[in-house]
Amino acid sequence: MDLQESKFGLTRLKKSFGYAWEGMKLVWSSEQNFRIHTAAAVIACALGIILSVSAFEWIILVLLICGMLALETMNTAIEKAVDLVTPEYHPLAKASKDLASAAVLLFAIGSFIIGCIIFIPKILN
Ligand SMILES: Nc1ncnc2c1ncn2[C@@H]1O[C@H](COP(=O)(O)OP(=O)(O)OP(=O)(O)O)[C@@H](O)[C@H]1O
Repeated sequence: MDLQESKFGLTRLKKSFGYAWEGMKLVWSSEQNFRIHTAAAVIACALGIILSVSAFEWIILVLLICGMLALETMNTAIEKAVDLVTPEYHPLAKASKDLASAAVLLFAIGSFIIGCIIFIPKILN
């Protein structure tokens, strides 16, 4: 069987990356919050370099940064899907969007607290 045409072929993989890239361009261009989270991620990485965080702390930071950006992207996907299904006001549409936003906020609060735990002792030293 031709690898290019098989279910797990390279063309299929390339297309999947292409769709994911389209999604990343969309969330970057349409969502201010995603750009704010990206700026916070850049600041966290700069602090990580300046304050020489350990390998374990880098793992935590990368997990938090990727998790935050992925969650914000998923929040946008939920918003778009809700708008597609219910363009007019509906209490369930409100609940769905508010819950997705709450998930983002919870992760952001947790990330901020962990960031403080990692960086504040190093800044004070
Ligand atoms: N169809 C709807 N029916 C009821 N309430 C809605 C609807 N669409 C949006 N809302 C309410 O308005 C809020 C903002 O929705 P909107 O789609 O503008 O998201 P947003 O401002 O882009 O959110 P975010 O800041 O998370 O990107 C929702 O959290 C929800 O409370």
